Amino acid sequence: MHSERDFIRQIQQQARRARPDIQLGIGDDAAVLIPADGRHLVAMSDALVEDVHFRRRYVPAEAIGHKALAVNLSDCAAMGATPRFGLVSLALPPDAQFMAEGILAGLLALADQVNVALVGGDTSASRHGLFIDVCLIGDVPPGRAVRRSGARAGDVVFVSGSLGAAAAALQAFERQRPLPDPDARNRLLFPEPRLALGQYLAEQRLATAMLDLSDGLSLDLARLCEASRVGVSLDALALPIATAAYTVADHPEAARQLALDGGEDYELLFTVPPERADTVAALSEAPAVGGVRLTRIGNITQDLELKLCFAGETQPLPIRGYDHFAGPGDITRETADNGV
Ligand SMILES: Nc1ncnc2c1ncn2[C@@H]1O[C@H](COP(=O)(O)OP(=O)(O)O)[C@@H](O)[C@H]1O
Ligand SMILES: Cc1ncc(C[n+]2csc(CCOP(=O)(O)OP(=O)(O)O)c2C)c(N)n1
Ligand SMILES: [Mg+2]
Repeated sequence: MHSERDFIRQIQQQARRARPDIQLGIGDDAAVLIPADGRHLVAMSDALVEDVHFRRRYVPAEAIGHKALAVNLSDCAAMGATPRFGLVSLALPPDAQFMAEGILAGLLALADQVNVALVGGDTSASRHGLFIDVCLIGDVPPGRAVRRSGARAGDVVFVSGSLGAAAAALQAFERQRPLPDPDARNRLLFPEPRLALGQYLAEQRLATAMLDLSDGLSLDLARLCEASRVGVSLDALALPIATAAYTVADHPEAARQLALDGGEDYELLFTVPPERADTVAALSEAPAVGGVRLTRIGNITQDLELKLCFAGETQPLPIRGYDHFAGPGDITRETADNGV
């Protein structure tokens, strides 16, 4: 590849898909898209920034492209929506220009899997670090988007998959230690958005509130509770802690901390009315939800407290997830909290 123009032409060729919902794709000043009849649009964007979200030292180009789209698909899943169109903005420093093709390949491979069409974006030079932002547009039947604010006292809290594997892999990479297992590496570098689960819960009206776990269960659960104006009693012993978290942690309590605060799990956290909880529990690992495990991890309470329960003993839930504005030492601070 020789110039910005060559790269854009390459994107145009590789992303070209004949679809009835695209009147005009990449190549003009904007794309012209046709919304599906009777559905509402959902729109979101999420960026990955070098040395904040990834390091070039251990994250391959394909993973950067995959993850930039995956984190947006995860937000889309958390709304119960179907993703349709993506736009990607990429800023590359001179010594990373060779990665452009790999980033695009990783992004397009996932886009194909989930039937998302790449319809635009922007390409820029960068003086300081690699940056990628994806904007995703999807749709949902009117009134079916699942918000963070619908949890009610008595609802049962569920989480998909397992927690702490991505944080365990991050810790291993950062400390230049052997990786706990190849699965943990994939959980950090190639997260799999829980689209089938999110859409199923929305379609069947099973979830009263839902969000995806990016910043750590403790912080994201606190956000759900705040939006719903409720509290929660979280069962520490029920948490589906990934085996990788035990492998990298020095003791079981440190593994639990990776699961509670580590972040980047990209699992779905959702609440279910008590009378539907058995129905949801029975869906664990079912094809309808994409084969993902579903675990009950607590109950929504009327009071606004966030509690962590260990077999009868209760303490306030410490909120230690990821905050971008926690100061320049945030990653280091995470070092202190999570042992990264
Ligand atoms: N710079 C911004 N401009 C406009 N809206 C923003 C900005 N940053 C975040 N938001 C909005 O704030 C809400 C919460 O954002 P965030 O915590 O990043 O959500 P998530 O963890 O789901 O990605 C979202 O609705 C998001 O669109
Ligand atoms: C080099 C490096 N340091 C730290 C992390 C950990 N980390 C970075 S951002 C983040 C939180 C999730 O990202 P964010 O941009 O907050 O996603 P959003 O909440 O907007 O979906 C975590 C745990 C990492 N992946 N790589
Ligand atoms: Mg965040």
